[in-house]
Amino acid sequence: MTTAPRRALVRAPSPRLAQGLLTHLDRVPVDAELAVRQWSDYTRALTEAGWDTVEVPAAPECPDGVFVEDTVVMIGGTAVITSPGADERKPETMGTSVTVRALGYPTATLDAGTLDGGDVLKIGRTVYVGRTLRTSAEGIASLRRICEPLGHRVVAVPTTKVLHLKSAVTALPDGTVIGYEPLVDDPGFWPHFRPMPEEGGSHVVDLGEGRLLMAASAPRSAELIADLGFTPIPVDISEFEKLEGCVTCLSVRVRHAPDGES
Ligand SMILES: NC(=O)NCCC[C@H](N)C(=O)O
Repeated sequence: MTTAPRRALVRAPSPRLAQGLLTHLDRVPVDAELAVRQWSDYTRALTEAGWDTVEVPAAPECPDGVFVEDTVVMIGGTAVITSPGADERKPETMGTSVTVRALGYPTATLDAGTLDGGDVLKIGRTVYVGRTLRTSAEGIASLRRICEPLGHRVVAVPTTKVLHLKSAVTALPDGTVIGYEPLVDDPGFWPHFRPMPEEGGSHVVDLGEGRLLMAASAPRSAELIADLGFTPIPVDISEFEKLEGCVTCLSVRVRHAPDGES
């Protein structure tokens, strides 16, 4: 029995980060050197929590390349290479595809439509997908055709107030969905929804054993998370937040052995 790996795909920030796409935020100055330091701190938090980081080849020509989450969705031991909704970001999937294949993962691609990985929230074997400016109905239907034979159910979630579904909500290890209500289209959609006091408190990365990586910009949310019996691990990602990024965007956790591996 192959033990499940604890690997996290990451990609170094481009020196052109400040030119990244913006949809809901006004552009403000970005400190590229601070961004590199923050990214190093972020990846160190992953490794200190027992995750082996695997670097996707750098893409200096892609300002948003650091947001590697958008290029692939892991469905068990299959890597679904996305079709980013923004044309400028489509070249980013090449390096991710090479990396996951080199790790031995079978890959699948969407046969229609567009989809960003930031729109995909997995809770158990349910795959919630934001229907957003970046993820089309055809992309959702295409992902559904991939997921259902793999035993996963795809549920579409219309999302209009933020860039991606996981810009609005993410899930705690116990299945509770957390989000900053003013930016959640329909909090009542989620059976177990807990409102967070800050926008930056809507996003956690489950590092295992109750440890949750989250943005340092949400201290009151971190207190609430700790009061629920989890261990918040705050990291400062201010330069990435300026580009509508959050803690989930900067990595892809690979938690299952490749499908087909004995
Ligand atoms: N998964 C994510 O939320 N990714 C953030 C992407 C931000 C980037 N500036 C973009 O607009 O595509």
